[in-house]
Amino acid sequence: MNRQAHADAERRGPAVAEAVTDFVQRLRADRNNRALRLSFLRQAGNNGDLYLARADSHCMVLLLSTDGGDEMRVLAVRDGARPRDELARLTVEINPVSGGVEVVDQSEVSANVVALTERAIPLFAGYGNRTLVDLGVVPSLLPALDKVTTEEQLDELLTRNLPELTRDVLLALRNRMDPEDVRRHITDQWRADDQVNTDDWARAAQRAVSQAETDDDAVLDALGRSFDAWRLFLHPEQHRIASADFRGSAKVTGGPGTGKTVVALHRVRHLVDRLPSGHTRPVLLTTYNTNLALDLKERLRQLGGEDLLRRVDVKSVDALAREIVQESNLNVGMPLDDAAAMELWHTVRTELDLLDYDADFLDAEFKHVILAHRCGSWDSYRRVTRAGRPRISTGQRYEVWQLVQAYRAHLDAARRTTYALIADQAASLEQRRMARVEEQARYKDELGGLDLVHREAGSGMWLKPRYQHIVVDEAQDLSASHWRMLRAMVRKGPNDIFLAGDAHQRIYGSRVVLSHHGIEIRGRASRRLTLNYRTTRQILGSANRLVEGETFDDLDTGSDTLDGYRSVLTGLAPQFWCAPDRRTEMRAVATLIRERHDMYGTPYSAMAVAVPDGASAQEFAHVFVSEFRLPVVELGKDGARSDIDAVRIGTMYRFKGLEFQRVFLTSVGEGQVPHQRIEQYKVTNADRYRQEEQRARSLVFVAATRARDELIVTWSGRASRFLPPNADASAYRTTDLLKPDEPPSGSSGSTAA
Ligand SMILES: Nc1ncnc2c1ncn2[C@@H]1O[C@H](COP(=O)(O)OP(=O)(O)OP(=O)(O)O)[C@@H](O)[C@H]1O
Repeated sequence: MNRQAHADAERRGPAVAEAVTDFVQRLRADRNNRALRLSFLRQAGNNGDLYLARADSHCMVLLLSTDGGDEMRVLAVRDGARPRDELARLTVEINPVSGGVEVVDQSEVSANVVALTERAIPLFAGYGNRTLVDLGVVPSLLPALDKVTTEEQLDELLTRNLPELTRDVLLALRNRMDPEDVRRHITDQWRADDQVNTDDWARAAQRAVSQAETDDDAVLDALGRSFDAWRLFLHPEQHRIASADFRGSAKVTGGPGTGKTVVALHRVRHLVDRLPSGHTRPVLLTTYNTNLALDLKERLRQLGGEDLLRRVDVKSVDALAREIVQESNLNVGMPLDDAAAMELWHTVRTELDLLDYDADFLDAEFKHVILAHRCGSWDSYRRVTRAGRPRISTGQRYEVWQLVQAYRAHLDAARRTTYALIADQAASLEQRRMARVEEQARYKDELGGLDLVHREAGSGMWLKPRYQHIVVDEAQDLSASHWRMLRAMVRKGPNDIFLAGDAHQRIYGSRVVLSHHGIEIRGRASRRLTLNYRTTRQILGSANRLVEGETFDDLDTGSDTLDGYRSVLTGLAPQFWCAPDRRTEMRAVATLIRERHDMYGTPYSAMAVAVPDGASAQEFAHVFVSEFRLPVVELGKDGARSDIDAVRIGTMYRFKGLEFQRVFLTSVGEGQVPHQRIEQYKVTNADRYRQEEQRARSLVFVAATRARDELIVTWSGRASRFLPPNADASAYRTTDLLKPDEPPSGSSGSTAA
């Protein structure tokens, strides 16, 4: 199957998919089976022929045959009244840039697109045919493109099943991306490694861009059961990263929804495939929290089944750290949860009467300075560089040190610990363990590779590195202790650590420079994805404005941007609703949800409501249930691990890594987002003010980019400073929505902002 045939089948629904699956199986079993009714259509070129075949009584396929019939590829699928005619008229050609086999339905394009409006200046007139083809536009589309004069025509054209590279290039140009940037961000990623011969069909059919990425059995299996395209087709850049050979560690960054997790999963499969078979788990796949780890496990199962899962340890970094500490028999006590750990900071600052330092600050100082730099004494804390942290004097440092000592004393007395302390201990344990591994290896080398029989007996243990490869998702939120631990779990060498992350989405951690922890990811080991597969362009446009103008790191010493970040999906513009008060806001959101469920058939479980804090979550849930009888389920630490059809409600933090069809981003009023408590730092502590504001921006950015089809932003009072300047004036009024004498309306909300 090639990519476009897959999309054809996907569009036509499960019955067609099943027929095609069945056809491919029969074809594979016996190409000469007369029941397949293969009929020669025409030569594609001198070493490729096109055939038609009937998959069932309604549906036909177009096939490319190369190597004298040894290789057969399904290029297109049609059903309906005249599938044979429709398939016969398709243009099939080899793209001169990517070398892939591409299909264009010229008559569909001209009938639906080109005949739309009167002739005016073509939209792409400024570029010239040569440039368009050089950028990757399929040459046979040029005459039709020449007639596209309006954005609407282009939108219509893009809904056709065009070759991916063409679609992507046209969208980027229409978004006014500079052709040089298009070349860099898009064309070069699809460019074939070798010289393309547009007459060599045998070679073209073999190229990765012409076919499903997995082996045939998996394709068929997936085609029959599910259409998760990511399991089958990676974008060439995703593919390159997932299967590359790196000299050491490597990193992939990219905006939300660009498929970083997808690449991480394929990377895991690639690494496992290259290891000798066995019963151990030589690969670790880890991420920030349990909820995300569960999700990764499920997606890994979808990708490679139980066989793959058996070779991989999938767990959150904190769960992993806890196991390490438990394994060492250190009796450290139960960890406090995040809220209790924060409460303890409140206790000690009150006890020591040092109320100038709030719990958030102390917690961050402890994790991101004291533990990160392993400050074991006042002297080492006094001298440590606190890069990126709000400035404080030496006197203030001393007070903070006293608070930290009191905090630790409380924990010791209660025989409790925290996750941050566990990570720190686990890192030290693993570093010691790795030192022993290295020492044994050195000893073995000195003995000329002899086995360490006597040595093992002496030490009682034969140590090996914990893992051969480590893959990390949501890397931007891991702490320095986490990285120290991970670094010590795998020996330095080719493909040791692979990490995926995006500093724009950092909401927990603080900046960590990975090279300071022995993880070198500069130069070619650093890749970036730019094509969003989740969110429509309209939603991205609004979300991107949230982080525009801020600077973000690249998980190392450099900086990262969202240059070239784009989406091929189009849809509704985000809606903005403002309410006079909080209760009206909640009632309006409930009304909009009900409307989407009753009128558009959206399941409740595909809709999620993001709020700034836990108390708001309770409030919304109460109004939804008591006044509207809406089913709701809280998005907790472990996600909404329930299949019931209920609206998901959770703090913006809980939205990390997830996606929903419709997202309601609520309470985005001034004073709530960012929270008004940060105002106190505006004059007294400008650094801290800037950091808190940036974190709040990232949080809204994360929540907004979870939306697949629709984003609805609501607030009461004045709009947050993060929203566009005209938001209050142009937003739709919730009071209109709730007028008792009119039916609720949600489809005509303001999109001006
Ligand atoms: N090559 C692809 N083809 C089709 N769909 C894809 C592809 N790559 C990713 N996707 C889809 O895009 C969505 C986002 O992918 P993924 O979760 O991997 O992105 P991410 O970069 O990790 O996002 P975030 O940073 O927001 O968590 C998912 O629905 C995924 O299935």
